[in-house]
Amino acid sequence: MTFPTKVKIVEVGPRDGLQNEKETIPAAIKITLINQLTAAGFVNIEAASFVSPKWVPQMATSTEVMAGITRKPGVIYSALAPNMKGLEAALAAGADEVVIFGSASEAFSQKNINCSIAESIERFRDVALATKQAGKRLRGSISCVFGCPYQGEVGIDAVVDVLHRMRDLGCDEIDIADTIGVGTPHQVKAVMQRLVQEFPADRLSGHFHDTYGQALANIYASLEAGISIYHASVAGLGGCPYAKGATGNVATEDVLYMMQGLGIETGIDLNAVVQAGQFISQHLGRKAASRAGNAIAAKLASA
Ligand SMILES: CC(C)(COP(=O)([O-])OP(=O)([O-])OC[C@H]1O[C@@H](n2cnc3c(N)ncnc32)[C@H](O)[C@@H]1OP(=O)([O-])[O-])[C@@H](O)C(=O)NCCC(=O)NCCSC(=O)C[C@@](C)(O)CC(=O)[O-]
Repeated sequence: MTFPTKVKIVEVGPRDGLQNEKETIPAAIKITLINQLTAAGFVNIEAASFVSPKWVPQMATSTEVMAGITRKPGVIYSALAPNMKGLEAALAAGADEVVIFGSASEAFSQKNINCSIAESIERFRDVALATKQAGKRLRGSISCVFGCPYQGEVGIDAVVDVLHRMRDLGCDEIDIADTIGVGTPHQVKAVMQRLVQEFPADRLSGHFHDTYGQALANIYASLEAGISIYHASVAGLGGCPYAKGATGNVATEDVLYMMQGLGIETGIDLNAVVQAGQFISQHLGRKAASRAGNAIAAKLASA
């Protein structure tokens, strides 16, 4: 497998990063953040989630957010949709890409979307069809690939099975998610090497949470397996409401710093992302969870 020289970073901070915040963040703040991220050069930003507001109250502003952002031509603004109700709202809001999200763990599927894996795929069938009919991109996300907060270990066969089902639904891209950040590099490389035999490597992405501090190492392991799409969250924001104790995704600033050092092209302005990270962290009243971001911010402040 060739080590990539160019990667796509999908910025998931506005959705995955903020969905777990207890205090409602005004839509205007989310809009400013997304506009800053657009200006920094991302080609794909996960901007919204059309789920039940009873389940994830923070995402209830999604329609307002999508209406308020300044779109840059060519940038994909993605939104999650677990069912037809969510899909209708996502399309009405002008989502460029719809994300269906399932799990390789039965227990997590029940906790997160209140149905079994098989039921979720049946639900996604209509969503996938309508997304394609609307001419939009379809992305599938598979949670708990490297472990589940409720059932522990998750076998590779369960992952491959969901991957096949998502492929058959017509997913353009499929996310391999370490929801609770328990994966380690050799395991991640082996899983990715297996999955690229089942789905094109250039349409698989790595979505790593950094709960156990393994995310950057796991990205490096995935690069070695030929994966060239990574999800990251500005300032390391986040955590999943249905995965207790899970911290945010790997911080975007840290990923960009590593990619720079490896000579891998991202097309993104790291300093601009650092500023966006400082902006949202100030709003949330806490220090950014990005090591590189905080180091660069300190350097910029003293320059
Ligand atoms: C899937 C459901 C809706 C099933 O939830 P349910 O209770 O089984 O659904 P229901 O169809 O029985 O509907 C119940 C109520 O929700 C409403 N409803 C139903 N659907 C919608 C919708 N789309 N938008 C707005 N409202 C909706 C519906 O209208 C009804 O309202 P009521 O009649 O009681 O007033 C629920 O479980 C849900 O919303 N779950 C979302 C959980 C979630 O968002 N989790 C976080 C995202 S996944 C994640 O973060 C992982 C990821 C992707 O990042 C990868 C990784 O790291 O693993």
